[in-house]
Amino acid sequence: MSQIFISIGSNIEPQHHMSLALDELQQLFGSLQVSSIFESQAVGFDGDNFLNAVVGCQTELTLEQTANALREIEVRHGRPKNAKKFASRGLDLDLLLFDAVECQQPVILPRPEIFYNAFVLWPLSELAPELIPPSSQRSFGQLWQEFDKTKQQLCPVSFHWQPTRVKV
Ligand SMILES: Nc1ncnc2c1ncn2[C@@H]1O[C@H](COP(=O)(O)OP(=O)(O)OP(=O)(O)O)[C@@H](O)[C@H]1O
Ligand SMILES: Nc1nc2c(c(=O)[nH]1)N=C(CO)CN2
Repeated sequence: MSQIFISIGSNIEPQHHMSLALDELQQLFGSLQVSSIFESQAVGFDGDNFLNAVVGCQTELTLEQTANALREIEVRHGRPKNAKKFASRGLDLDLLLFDAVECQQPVILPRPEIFYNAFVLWPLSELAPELIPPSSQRSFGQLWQEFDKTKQQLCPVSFHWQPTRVKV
């Protein structure tokens, strides 16, 4: 089993897309650890506010299978394969960590955005404050404590997502 963390972002009908993403991820991975949901201004372009969160879960899938499955969920929810980086999106799913794997292919791990986007680091530090990412001396809790919080304002929002009950 591998421990993975995924970031979820949306700024088009974000409540709807966050719920859909959580449903899809639960179907794919089973039990999920879900962070608080945060609202913030779009970073890097002029667009509507985003909702962001991070999910932690375990999987038997390989890294390649996991990356492909996340991509398929994005595409199913309106993300064209050739979407521009700084543009509004219904759903953005990014693999942040796959155990302690460090690689450039098939995706870049750990995802560099972890270290400079508050909307990724804050929720990740909630889920895994003690975890030290590969090639780092600091845990996510320490990294968040030391983060310059004046650059980006984040607001936790109340959001109700009910995990579907799985029949046993
Ligand atoms: N850790 C990762 N998770 C998801 N996609 C990744 C990762 N590393 C590299 N990629 C590659 O990046 C491409 C998507 O671009 P990228 O995710 O960088 O931009 P984006 O999704 O438009 O913006 P964002 O920075 O919000 O994810 C995908 O084709 C994917 O193969
Ligand atoms: N607040 C916020 N801003 C963004 C986000 C995001 O998820 N949240 N994703 C982007 C695409 O890389 C660009 N800008």
